[in-house]
Amino acid sequence: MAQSGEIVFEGVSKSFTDGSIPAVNGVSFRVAAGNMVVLLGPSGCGKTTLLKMVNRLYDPTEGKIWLGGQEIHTLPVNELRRHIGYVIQQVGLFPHMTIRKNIAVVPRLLGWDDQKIDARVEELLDLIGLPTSYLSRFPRQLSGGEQQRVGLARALAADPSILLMDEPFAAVDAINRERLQGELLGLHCKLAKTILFVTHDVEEAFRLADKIIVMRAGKVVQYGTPIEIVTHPADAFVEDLVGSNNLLRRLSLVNVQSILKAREEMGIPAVLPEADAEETAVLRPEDDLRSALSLLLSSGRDTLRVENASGIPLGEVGFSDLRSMLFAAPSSKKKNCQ
Ligand SMILES: Nc1ncnc2c1ncn2[C@@H]1O[C@H](COP(=O)(O)OP(=O)(O)OP(=O)(O)O)[C@@H](O)[C@H]1O
Repeated sequence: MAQSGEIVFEGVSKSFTDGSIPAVNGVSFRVAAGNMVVLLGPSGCGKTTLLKMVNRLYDPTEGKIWLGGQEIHTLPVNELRRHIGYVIQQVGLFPHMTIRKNIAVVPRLLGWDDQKIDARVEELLDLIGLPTSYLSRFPRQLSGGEQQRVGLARALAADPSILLMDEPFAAVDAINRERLQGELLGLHCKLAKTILFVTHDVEEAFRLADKIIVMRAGKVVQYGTPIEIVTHPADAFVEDLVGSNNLLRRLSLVNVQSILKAREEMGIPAVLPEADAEETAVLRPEDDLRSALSLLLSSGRDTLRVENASGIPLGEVGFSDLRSMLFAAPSSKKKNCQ
């Protein structure tokens, strides 16, 4: 199988019983290699069914799925799954195995030698930020969040090009969930895997996603970047789901100055772009972020210069700042990958 992590769905449907309305209904989309795409939608809309067709836990009733340019049914299922990590809400660690053995399950199945397995397990433990003393523990001796990290390490063990994550943080408390989301963003920056992530938590979707697939009753109703979905919801259902009105209201409560101030407080030096006499799209510190968003969209630029009334440049503000203000996105978000 090609190593590229591109995922393509073409006219894919899945019915569980003859004649019933398909759980996934005529879905087509493409996920570029290295993107984190979140499937968002209400309970029962088909997110998990869609995900499980990627690693062939379910087979489509109609349509085709390609991974890295190869149609998935042209591969033996074990070979296919070797390139796909799978993380689920229930974690699924083997309770009678130590953490070392749990992480090593797939490399062992692949017949790696002990030395290579040990090196990989320790590398992964470091990656997920747990001490090596945990290797001899059993899953019950770890917190829910720690178990979820080990589940992620296990999914990454054979270096798959694609990760499928089905509500992995849903059973974790709010504080740990936010921490895990931040860690996942950091890992995504570092490893550049293609990730399909299922959630029905809108805030989680907006924090994590490069792009969001909004599903309803088995169909894709919108596929776009978070900012596109908030600003141009495809219909009233999407608008309600993501609370577009509410978000715009939130944007109108914050001004450009507060972004510059927050940066200053974090010790981030201001970028002072050269003044450009031709440029008419310029922000003022007192502009609210709703107006800033309109100006960014109409100017077709990712960032705009901020000037005070005397024309003195104060810095730059862009889409990523608006997004951070809206969703308090962890600073390791992909856009900020160093
Ligand atoms: N194995 C199955 N047999 C029969 N019907 C199923 C099966 N799995 C899912 N379904 C049905 O398919 C539809 C989609 O289910 P799916 O689990 O994909 O939804 P979901 O969006 O992931 O929901 P949730 O957010 O609640 O997990 C539902 O109506 C469900 O009852």
